Amino acid sequence: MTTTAVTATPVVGFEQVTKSYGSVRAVDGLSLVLRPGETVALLGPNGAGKSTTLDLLLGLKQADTGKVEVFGTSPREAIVAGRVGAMLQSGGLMDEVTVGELVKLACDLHPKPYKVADVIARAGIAQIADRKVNKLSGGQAQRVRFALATAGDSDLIVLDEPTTGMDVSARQAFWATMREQADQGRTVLFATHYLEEADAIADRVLVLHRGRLLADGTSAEIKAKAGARRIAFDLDGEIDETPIRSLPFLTSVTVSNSGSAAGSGHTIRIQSTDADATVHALYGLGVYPRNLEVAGLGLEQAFVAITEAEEAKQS
Ligand SMILES: Nc1ncnc2c1ncn2[C@@H]1O[C@H](COP(=O)(O)OP(=O)(O)OP(=O)(O)O)[C@@H](O)[C@H]1O
Repeated sequence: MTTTAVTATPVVGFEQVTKSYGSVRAVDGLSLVLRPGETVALLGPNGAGKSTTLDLLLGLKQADTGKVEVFGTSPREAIVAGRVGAMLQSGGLMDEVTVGELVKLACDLHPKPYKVADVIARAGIAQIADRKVNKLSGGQAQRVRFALATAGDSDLIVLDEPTTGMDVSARQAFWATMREQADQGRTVLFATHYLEEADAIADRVLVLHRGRLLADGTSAEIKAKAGARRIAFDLDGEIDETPIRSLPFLTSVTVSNSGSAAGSGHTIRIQSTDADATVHALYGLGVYPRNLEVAGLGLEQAFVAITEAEEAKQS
């Protein structure tokens, strides 16, 4: 029932949380609530505070001020109760054990463990189960970390850049498994630099910047928030770029040779904060654009637009 979801205890609650390292404020007054069943991507440039946020959520770091709750309790209590599975960026794996032994240990420690063989199969590591952990490639180690995060039936799965180092098929298998986990009602929170993953997987996207939440919404809402749209068209013959670059509402323009057999065509790509007005003015120049396309920004372009606008505001 929807009302249950709305009134249920939040999976994660941050209230005005700050965390500094010396003079660096890594998390700066962060408030957010995650609800049951959400798949949430945490985006942000390097140093935005993503890992610190996840560490606070997992009780690995303590907030300087503010409150962090997981399932209405402290992070530590939630973890001890087996409600949280986590895969950290560089979580140390015990060197001298085999992959199979390590997964068994994780299952033994989980209050609601899955069968070791199932965990191994799900993470696609059966072929390396007898290998020592310190003999793994980067991508294999990531798969093992994933196995450890899903060793038991946790309600919240936290993943810090989980697919870094994975090849394409490992990545696809990983997200297929994560989708299954989410479809079973689990909450999934993952930090990533792969915006296409956030776009494809997450039903909610958080954009962090200098420890603050810059945007919070669906991928479509984040794209709309960036405000700009892309316009592309071809022009035949020699062109005068000056009037094109003077069109209203432009945030960027690139002009390239379209490489047509006729030789002298150009492709113009524009970002505009008011595509209707820009296109109207374009026709007003008396040029005849061919193959005119107007489209929204991709999540990656929206992310860059939002974070760059914030940088410009602060500088
Ligand atoms: N242990 C630490 N000591 C001092 N400063 C730290 C420490 N950990 C993080 N920082 C600083 O805090 C800020 C936030 O770092 P954090 O690792 O949380 O960012 P991030 O968004 O995860 O970055 P990335 O995308 O590069 O992994 C950065 O300026 C970083 O240099």
